[in-house]
Amino acid sequence: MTLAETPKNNNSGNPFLTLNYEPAIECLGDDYYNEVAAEEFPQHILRWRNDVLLPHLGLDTQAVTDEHFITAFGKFQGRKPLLALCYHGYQFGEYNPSLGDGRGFLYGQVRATDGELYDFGTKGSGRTPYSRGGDGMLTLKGGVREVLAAEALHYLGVRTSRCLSMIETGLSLWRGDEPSPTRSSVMVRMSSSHIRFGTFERLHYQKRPDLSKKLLDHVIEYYYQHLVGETDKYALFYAELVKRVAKLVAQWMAAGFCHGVLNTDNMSITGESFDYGPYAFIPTFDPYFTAAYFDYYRRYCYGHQPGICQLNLEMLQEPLKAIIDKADLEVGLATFNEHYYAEYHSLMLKKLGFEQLLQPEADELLKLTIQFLQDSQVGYHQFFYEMARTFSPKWRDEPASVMNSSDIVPVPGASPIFDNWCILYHKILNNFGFDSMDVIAKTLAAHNPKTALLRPVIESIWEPIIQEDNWQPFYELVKRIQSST
Ligand SMILES: Nc1ncnc2c1ncn2[C@@H]1O[C@H](COP(=O)(O)OP(=O)(O)OP(=O)(O)O)[C@@H](O)[C@H]1O
Ligand SMILES: [Mg+2]
Repeated sequence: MTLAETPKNNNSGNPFLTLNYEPAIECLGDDYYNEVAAEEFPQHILRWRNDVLLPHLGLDTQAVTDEHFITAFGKFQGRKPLLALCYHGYQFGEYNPSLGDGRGFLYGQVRATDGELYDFGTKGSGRTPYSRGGDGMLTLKGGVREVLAAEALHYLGVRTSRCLSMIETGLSLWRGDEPSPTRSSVMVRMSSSHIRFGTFERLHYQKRPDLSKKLLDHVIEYYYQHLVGETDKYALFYAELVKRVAKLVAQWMAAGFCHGVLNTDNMSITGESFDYGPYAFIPTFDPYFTAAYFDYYRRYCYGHQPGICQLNLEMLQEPLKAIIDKADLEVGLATFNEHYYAEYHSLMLKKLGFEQLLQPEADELLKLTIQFLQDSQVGYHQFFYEMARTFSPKWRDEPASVMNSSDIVPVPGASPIFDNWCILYHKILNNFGFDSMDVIAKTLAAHNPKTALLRPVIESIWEPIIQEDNWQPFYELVKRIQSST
């Protein structure tokens, strides 16, 4: 059998098995993965199918049945090989050489209608050689939380992986951070790639620069295609990765998102966001807000995210030094702040209603906004949503009319910071013609949805699931997120 062949069986009518699979990673050879088998689960209940993604795969939603999802992504019938990918990583600053896909595998790689190659990767599909003491499983709540995070981030404009399916698998799991026994699930994630910073770190640890170079050539060929053929493609790759990661972290910050576990095994080589474990959206603007209960020193708190991503990029220089000049790596990394601030400014200005704003007003408005949000501890998402909800051209009349129909902000005179913010916002509005007010209203509405995926919201849909197996609130929440309302 050649590498690319998939055994034929009676599932050939399943649309998921007739997609354009490309054995890109598989062709790299088994220095990068182990072939594994999927767990056979006692039960398969399809809890989530991401129909929105199917057209991107060239599939007709109507033609894909729940059973197709279950046989492909719950029973894993008809596709081989399933590959547990190898990687190491810095976890909370400590190097861990015992990682790798411990509860997942690469199911396949598919060319989508946009011409890009996507990975289907599992989570909770059973033990692998990298499971260490773990059971290889994903809790149902973990699956629900990851589905929600990915959708919420996508619709907030963050470059993220998405979940294609989530199937309840009928096992009882024991976890220290969930009331146990707790229910199990298996998820299939569609991502731009599951190659992580830690994939290179492992090859460096194993003193295999030859394998690192082969992998980097692969990464450039598939995910940085425009650099193929450039004489300095390696330096250009790193500079672009820095830019992509800087933009990603700016997107998280503007979205008010705290990833929670920014270990280097959770950093994608394509600059895409993924792995939504103990994440949280910030309730209020607090740089020290920490999502993971086990992050005792607040290493990965909300405000540290840009610095941590920059540090992770710097640590990636170690394995890349065998291929890329140190001077080029340094030049690349030096651009991080510039890219980060450009993206963060642009996104925050959009949240404030402006596609573009001249200096010095732009910087001043941003500074005052953050000062007010931090000082007042008004809800981060609520503040911007209230701006969108209550916006009126009458805000041009006088500073006191800005946000005056919202009861979440201080009354005039109660907060000097807010009063200054209103004076500035009023002045900026008056720099625009009356015709622009409609554009500002639309910009506010487009960037500040009502539904924010705060922890109490997740708990409110989880409660009916565990109390009465009622999934309706979960489906309604996803629908609200997907329609940005
Ligand atoms: N229940 C488990 N059983 C076996 N291995 C596990 C389990 N939970 C986590 N791991 C492994 O521990 C390491 C860190 O886990 P982490 O939560 O970051 O990744 P993950 O969520 O399992 O996968 P991904 O990064 O693809 O989302 C990974 O090597 C992962 O495979
Ligand atoms: Mg992970």
